[in-house]
Amino acid sequence: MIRTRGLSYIYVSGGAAPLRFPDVDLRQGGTLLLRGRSGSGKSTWLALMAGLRGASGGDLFVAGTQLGTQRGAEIDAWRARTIGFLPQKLYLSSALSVADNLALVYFAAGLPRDDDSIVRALAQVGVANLAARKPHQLSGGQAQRVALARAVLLAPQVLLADEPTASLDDEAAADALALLQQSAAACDASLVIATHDQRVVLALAGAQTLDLNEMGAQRLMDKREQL
Ligand SMILES: Nc1ncnc2c1ncn2[C@@H]1O[C@H](COP(=O)(O)OP(=O)(O)OP(=O)(O)O)[C@@H](O)[C@H]1O
Repeated sequence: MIRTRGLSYIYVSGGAAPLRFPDVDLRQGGTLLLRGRSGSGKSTWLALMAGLRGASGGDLFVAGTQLGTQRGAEIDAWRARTIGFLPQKLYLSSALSVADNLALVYFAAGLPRDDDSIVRALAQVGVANLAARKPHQLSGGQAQRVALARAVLLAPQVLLADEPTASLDDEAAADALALLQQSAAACDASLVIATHDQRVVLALAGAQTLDLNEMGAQRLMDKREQL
């Protein structure tokens, strides 16, 4: 679940107006489409949900935990066990095999490595045969599947995906979306998909939506107030 009230974030460098986010309530197991034009704050919002950035104002509950007071190792451990993150840039270590890349998840969570679970997670997204390869030996779509397997390895309560279809053709985009939904459903995770891809918007027509363009208007007003 995700619940936000009056959430805001200020980038100290750059001098941009504060980002103010609309409130949202996402139930456990629900799907949220996070929409907004480029620069509207989608990546920032995801970073707040993952505890990668601390909010400047407002209240934020993710998977039953109020974020804001935890620091350093505590928030890192919480993130490793609670959040699955499929970032736009996949951050697979080029020095490690696919299986070893997934094993890093256990390291981050302070858990013993479980090779059977790694193989199962890779099989779930159709890439178990690639376990011994290095990331540079994968296609873009295969690399994304590996990153998805990594994201759901510990059965997260919240799965966050940042522009998961951005560089994919129509068929691969439909596959990626279906896999994301299946992977979230398999662990009853709440799924958030940040996108400005109309194919995703159409495919998820009727899904709960958080539109950050509303916030764009708020930022414009802030700027006018400053003048
Ligand atoms: N590190 C930073 N320092 C200062 N300002 C930043 C920083 N990162 C992002 N911003 C600003 O915050 C706003 C929101 O950025 P963000 O990356 O969250 O948007 P986005 O909706 O994810 O964009 P895109 O779709 O292009 O990835 C933008 O105005 C951006 O310029």
